[in-house]
Amino acid sequence: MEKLIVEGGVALQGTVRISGAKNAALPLIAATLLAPGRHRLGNVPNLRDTRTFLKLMENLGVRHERLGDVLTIDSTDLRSAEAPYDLVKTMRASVLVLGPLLTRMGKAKVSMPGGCAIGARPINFHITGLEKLGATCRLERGYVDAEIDGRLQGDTVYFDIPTVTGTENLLMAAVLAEGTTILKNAAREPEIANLIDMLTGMGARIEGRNTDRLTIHGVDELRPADCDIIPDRIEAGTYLIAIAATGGEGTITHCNPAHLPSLLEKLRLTGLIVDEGDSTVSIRWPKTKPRSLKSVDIKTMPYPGYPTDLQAQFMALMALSTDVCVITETIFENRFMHVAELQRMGADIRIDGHSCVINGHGLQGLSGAQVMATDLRASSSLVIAGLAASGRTEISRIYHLERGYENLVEKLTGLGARVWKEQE
Ligand SMILES: CC(=O)N[C@H]1[C@@H](OP(=O)(O)OP(=O)(O)OC[C@H]2O[C@@H](n3ccc(=O)[nH]c3=O)[C@H](O)[C@@H]2O)O[C@H](CO)[C@@H](O)[C@@H]1O
Ligand SMILES: C=C(OP(=O)(O)O)C(=O)O
Repeated sequence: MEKLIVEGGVALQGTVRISGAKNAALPLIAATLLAPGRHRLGNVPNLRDTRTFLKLMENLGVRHERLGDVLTIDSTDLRSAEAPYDLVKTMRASVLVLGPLLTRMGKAKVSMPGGCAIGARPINFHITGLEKLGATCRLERGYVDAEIDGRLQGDTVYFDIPTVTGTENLLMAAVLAEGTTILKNAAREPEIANLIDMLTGMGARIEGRNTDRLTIHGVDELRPADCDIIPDRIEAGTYLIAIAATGGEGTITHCNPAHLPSLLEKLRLTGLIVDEGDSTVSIRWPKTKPRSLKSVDIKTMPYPGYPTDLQAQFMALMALSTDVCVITETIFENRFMHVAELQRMGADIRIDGHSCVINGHGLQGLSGAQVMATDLRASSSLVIAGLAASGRTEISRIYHLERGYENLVEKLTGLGARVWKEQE
């Protein structure tokens, strides 16, 4: 196993290019199951998660070729409707094949994704939604076994909580259903708009893009499509926070600033100057010295609220601020696994139920330590803390990071960081 070594204390400078979004690439790859023929996806990140998802697709009979960041996917010879435990267990997003397989094959057997380090993460809304459209779903030996008699039938589905992959699964189930489906209290994340663009390109009829009420008029068949993956807003946010945490200045490119409304405002409230271009964001410091960050509260919320996937990173930043703030996690019940590791680096954080109280000790407030990555975004918060800390930080279990950050070491090195991988 590899570990990541970070020699902290270097202020990051320069530009970094943002990759395509993991959480958009996975549903768009799943959508190719809905129509035989050659689909083309552009700006696809080469990540552990996209590779695992493509392995799952291969297992179903789907062929693909990658040329740079372009993926050609052909699902003409689909031969299986089963997503086995071994492939699903490493990645929750595997549940995204449920809706399209059921639609295309009339049946689907998908291993339950199970819980992970950030919470229980049930899929009850996916299942009750599919049942509302006429599917029969049984839970047997850890698998969701779903089938339909004929075609799914359009109906109204109300989500108690806006669920991202639940909305995506139901969208992919409804596009070929008979009649009209209305998804109420649907999630509004930009990745869903990206999926809607892909499905529309395939011939689907969907109204309400970017709203919490999606109306899908079922069509009889779909055709292959050509679509680009949107920039990864979580990767973008992570680099902005990393630059800020080290007292540096820099620019992220190939991103969509409109997808980062809450983070950019929160960064401005810390005192940083944030300049938005069409596809760039730059941060710099006011002229006053010494540089310092004001403490800013955050509360995670469904989009356009502050994203839970950027909570851990902002906490690392707030450990370097000058005062006290509160970070509240409302989406996942167990997403503070990074706190104990940040404390090892000197962070002054107290967990109080769903909130953390962070007492910032200034930009020089952390020191390097041996820490362990527990999940994807917790890991990136440790990288940020390590970059800002004095001395050496060793982060073990970095396979989590490889799920969601393309060329992390190369990108950080390009910003001047001293960071490399070593065998444990
Ligand atoms: C691959 C992908 O896109 N992953 C993202 C997606 O995960 P994911 O789609 O799994 O997250 P959801 O939006 O579904 O979860 C939101 C909340 O709803 C709950 N819930 C969800 C479904 C369900 O059937 N029952 C239920 O109770 C969850 O436990 C959670 O409390 O959105 C999360 C919230 O923005 C992000 O952190 C993940 O990075
Ligand atoms: C939680 C995340 O991913 P997943 O839903 O795939 O676990 C994430 O991207 O932060």
